[in-house]
Amino acid sequence: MASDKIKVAVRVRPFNRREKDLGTECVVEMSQCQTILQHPSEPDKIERKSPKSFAFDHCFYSLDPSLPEFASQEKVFDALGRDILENAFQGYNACIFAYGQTGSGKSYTMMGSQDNKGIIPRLCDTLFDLIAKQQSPELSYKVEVSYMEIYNEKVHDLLDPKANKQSLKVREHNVLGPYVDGLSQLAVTSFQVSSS
Ligand SMILES: Nc1ncnc2c1ncn2[C@@H]1O[C@H](COP(=O)(O)OP(=O)(O)OP(=O)(O)O)[C@@H](O)[C@H]1O
Repeated sequence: MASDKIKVAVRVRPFNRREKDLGTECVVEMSQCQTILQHPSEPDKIERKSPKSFAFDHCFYSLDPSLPEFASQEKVFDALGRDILENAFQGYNACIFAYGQTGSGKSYTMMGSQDNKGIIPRLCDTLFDLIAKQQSPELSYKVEVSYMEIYNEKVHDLLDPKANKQSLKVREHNVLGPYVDGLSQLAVTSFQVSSS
């Protein structure tokens, strides 16, 4: 597949308390689209083994907000989220997923926190902003949302509290491909949480 169809980004998160307490050394350097991994220094050796360099579409260095190269949630969204929406508005299917070991920052990057929103809330905000700005009388929009969890090989519908304990089956449609049978798909008109 052509590389302009798939973009791969890598992000470095700040050290957590435990890593700081252990005096952990940062062995990752980033320079534009290159991620350079140094071998950890060894006290009894003067020379380090040579570093390894890897190329990605984006390298986000979020170790320390005081550094000029610090990649904020906004910077990550501008680099990844805006293109996804643009492609979706042109009628293409789009997908974004986070991959990494536990505690590496997947949820932080995708969801973030109330005062430091990640990609998903920013995508939703921008999606409805773009719809509101569309002026063509020939266009109408319908937004639907599903939300599921796959845990221990079991699929749960997170928008149907009654189905909480019951797991859903993954089936294959001969034209549309794999789908989750019975997953709720709700029509939404805004990103605001309803007060009722
Ligand atoms: N870029 C970041 N800036 C600040 N804090 C971060 C960043 N990335 C991760 N963290 C913090 O690191 C911790 C672990 O991150 P997170 O929960 O997102 O990891 P995860 O990959 O989703 O883990 P798991 O797979 O266990 O769910 C959290 O306390 C989170 O707030």
